[in-house]
Amino acid sequence: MAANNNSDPILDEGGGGGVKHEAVGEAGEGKGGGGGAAATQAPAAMLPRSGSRPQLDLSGAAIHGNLEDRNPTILLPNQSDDISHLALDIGGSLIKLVYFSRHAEHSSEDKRKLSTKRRLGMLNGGRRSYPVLGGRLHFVKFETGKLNECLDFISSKQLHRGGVDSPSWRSGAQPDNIVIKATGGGAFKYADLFKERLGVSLEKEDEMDCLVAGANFLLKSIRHEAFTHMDGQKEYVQIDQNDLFPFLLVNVGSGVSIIKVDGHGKFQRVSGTNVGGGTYWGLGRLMTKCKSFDELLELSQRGDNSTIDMLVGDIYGGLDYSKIGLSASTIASSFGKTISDDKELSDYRPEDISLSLLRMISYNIGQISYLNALRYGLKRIFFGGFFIRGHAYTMDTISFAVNFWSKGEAKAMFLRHEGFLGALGAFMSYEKHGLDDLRIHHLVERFPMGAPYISWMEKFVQKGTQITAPVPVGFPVTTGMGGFERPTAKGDILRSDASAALNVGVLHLVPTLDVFPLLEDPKMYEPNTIDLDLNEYKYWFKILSDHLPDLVDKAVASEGGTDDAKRRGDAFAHAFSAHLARLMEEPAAYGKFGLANLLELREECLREFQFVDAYVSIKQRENEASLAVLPDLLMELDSMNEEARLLALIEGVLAANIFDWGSRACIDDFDMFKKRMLADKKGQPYKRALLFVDNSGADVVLGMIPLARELLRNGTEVVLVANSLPALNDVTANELPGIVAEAAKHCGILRKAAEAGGLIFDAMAGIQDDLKDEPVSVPLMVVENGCGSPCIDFRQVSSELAAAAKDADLLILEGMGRSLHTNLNARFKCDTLKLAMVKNQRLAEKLFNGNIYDCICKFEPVHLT
Ligand SMILES: Nc1ncnc2c1ncn2[C@@H]1O[C@H](COP(=O)(O)OP(=O)(O)OP(=O)(O)O)[C@@H](O)[C@H]1O
Ligand SMILES: CC(C)(CO)[C@@H](O)C(=O)NCCC(=O)O
Ligand SMILES: [Mn+2]
Repeated sequence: MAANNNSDPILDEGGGGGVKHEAVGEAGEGKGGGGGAAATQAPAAMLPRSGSRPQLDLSGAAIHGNLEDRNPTILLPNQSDDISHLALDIGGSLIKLVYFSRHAEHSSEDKRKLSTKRRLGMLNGGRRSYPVLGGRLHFVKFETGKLNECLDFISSKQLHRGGVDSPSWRSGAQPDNIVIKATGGGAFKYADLFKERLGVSLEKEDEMDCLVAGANFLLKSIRHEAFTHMDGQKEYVQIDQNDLFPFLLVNVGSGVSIIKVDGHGKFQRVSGTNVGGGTYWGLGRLMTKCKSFDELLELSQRGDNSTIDMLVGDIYGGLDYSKIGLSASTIASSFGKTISDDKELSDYRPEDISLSLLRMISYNIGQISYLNALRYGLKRIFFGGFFIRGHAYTMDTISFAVNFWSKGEAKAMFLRHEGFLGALGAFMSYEKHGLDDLRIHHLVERFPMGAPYISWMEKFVQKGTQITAPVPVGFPVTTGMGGFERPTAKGDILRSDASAALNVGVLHLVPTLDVFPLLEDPKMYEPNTIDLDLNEYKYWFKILSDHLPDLVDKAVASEGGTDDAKRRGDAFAHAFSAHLARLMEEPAAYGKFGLANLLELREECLREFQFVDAYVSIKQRENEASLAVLPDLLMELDSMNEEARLLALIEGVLAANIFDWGSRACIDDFDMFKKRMLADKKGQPYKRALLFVDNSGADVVLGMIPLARELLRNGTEVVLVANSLPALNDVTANELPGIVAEAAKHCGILRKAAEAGGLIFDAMAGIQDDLKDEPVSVPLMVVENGCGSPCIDFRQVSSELAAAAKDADLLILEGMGRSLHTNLNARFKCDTLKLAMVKNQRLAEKLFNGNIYDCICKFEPVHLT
């Protein structure tokens, strides 16, 4: 039989080239794309702007304000975002903004979606079952001293008027009383200024209420929010929802608030200290003449505090005072050395001053926090506030102090959204903030480079290198050993402020995402098969970097190769390289990141630079070629007996002969699957099978569709599950009905099934408006999976997939991304068949002690598990 291809331009090391091009070549000679029309009927322009991850409309964009600003704000008059809420935390040092841009789910525009929902019984009386709109939560900060920049930003993006698309903006009318939630001292201090400049009233929310609400939200809803930081090692902590309270929250802003949190809205501010972030920055500025906080922090990295601090050894003639647990190098008195010296301030190195200050303040905060934890018997201390600034040494120092004083009993933890607790809390205080009903599976964090906000494209390209390059680092010198030692922060890198934004992504709120109901244990589920450690990162970094020029070429070509496309291609390359560099430097920078996340990041990055579907024409070509050979394949299959046919079908999906094509099956449960399909069939064929498809072309047309046809022949309902958004050459849910319709021209089984399900009707003509809203049992359906990535995370799938899964008793996962890189070890509540060819030597060795082109045919029936 014609070898099927399952080639993925990135996941395959072998490129899948040989196998794939043979198949396509043959086809080309044959029927010359005769039936390609329907298969190619979903050009890029017709792809729906996904409700969950829409694109920005850049037309008419213009920079507002000074082009040389670090983050010039850009007005996007035609962008259809509808900014519904803005909340502020105006502190003594910094203003924090959290704003939400909504994206309507245009399901009525997407016929396939609507009819699928109808069939799955997801519509009630014609009304959408998801009135909550998805959107994005953005996090931005400004210096309080530069309040005007903040006002300009709000004004240019029209955040205070509910966004550029709100009725008031369109009509040019000034609503008389816009109210914005605000917290922090500045909500009082600057209320008049906001009224005067923007015409808005600030509705004041209590600062402590907001801090607690923000922290609780983050700890409850964001998967990788909290982490420990000890000896330079960052480790994410999975917080058990049922075991969160009580904890101590220490917000280190200008000053420090220490709050005992017992539940939602249940807390008490138990202490505070005036020695905080303002103290470090204020004293540091006076003593070192630094111009910015980051400059001061960076200086500390090259400092040696023993020239300034009086150490135990200085007092004890170089000896430890071990009887009370103090080593010679322990700081006995911060800045103590400066009293005896006959020196001026200018005689001290600014680097040393900065480090002494940083250590003094961090230890002090750690100690006071510990004492309060002790006072209330608390084991967990979460530190927030922008003093932390994701700075490894600061976190290590605080952790060290907590650990030292509590003798390991209490744990210091940090939050990725450290400085935004108050602003998030203020946001939560809106009566309808859209976050009420959201659960962890509704939130997807993305890391846009800020296009088009950071700068216009060229400027971005130009600046891209600065974003990539870390500020030069130096490691603080350690003195002595034992006792209350200075922590050694490894990888002590301070990134420039522009790139620091990369630590906190944009939170996408996608209310239509669900946990896949057939996951055996969603709590224990981990999509990624292999942890991305530094070695793995290096490997993938190289693969992805090597592939980048080719990807850019394809992306630019997919947009017609125009000058604009070239500029965007350049910008994309810079942006994605910057992401890679950032992650190489700190693999945990974006939270706990697996290969699935890394691959999705690349797709999202393409989308950020407006590349809708880089592989569109390649996919079309391969579909046409494969459709041309399909009739021959089907004829060949039909001439076989049942047993031989099933084997041929599985081999077809695996793109090679498992048994004699020089490759072996490293996992081969074919016989078990055959037994279930053939011998047990008489008793009970599968009721409904979900087939997770992978690539366009031969893979789907000559592999999965024939397999689907066999299941249909046995009386099994088939649901083809495809990507919501393009990723590499993967077939999308939007393209699939056209391809099936075309395949059905050559096959009675497919045609009958597709017609009965209305699938062909959808593909050709649009939806039937008179369809009833009750769920109808249909033999063949296409649903989207909710992803735009070559991998799949079953904690976050589309609601239509979740609905379709309810009656399924067989899952077939196909391809490396979905069944190897992710989900190889995933357990489901129904029989599962995982099919993939291992097109990556390293992976084959690592997972199976096997070789490239080995295959897996892993059948996991539930009754055996
Ligand atoms: N770019 C920056 N500019 C100024 N300070 C910074 C910067 N980055 C980090 N910091 C540190 O963060 C501190 C401010 O943190 P944060 O924004 O949490 O507090 P705040 O809300 O301004 O203060 P408070 O809550 O006490 O009113 C500063 O005092 C400084 O130590
Ligand atoms: C005054 C606030 C609450 C303003 O955010 C903060 O700066 C703070 O907690 N300062 C410490 C005050 C004290 O408890 O000593
Ligand atoms: Mn504050």
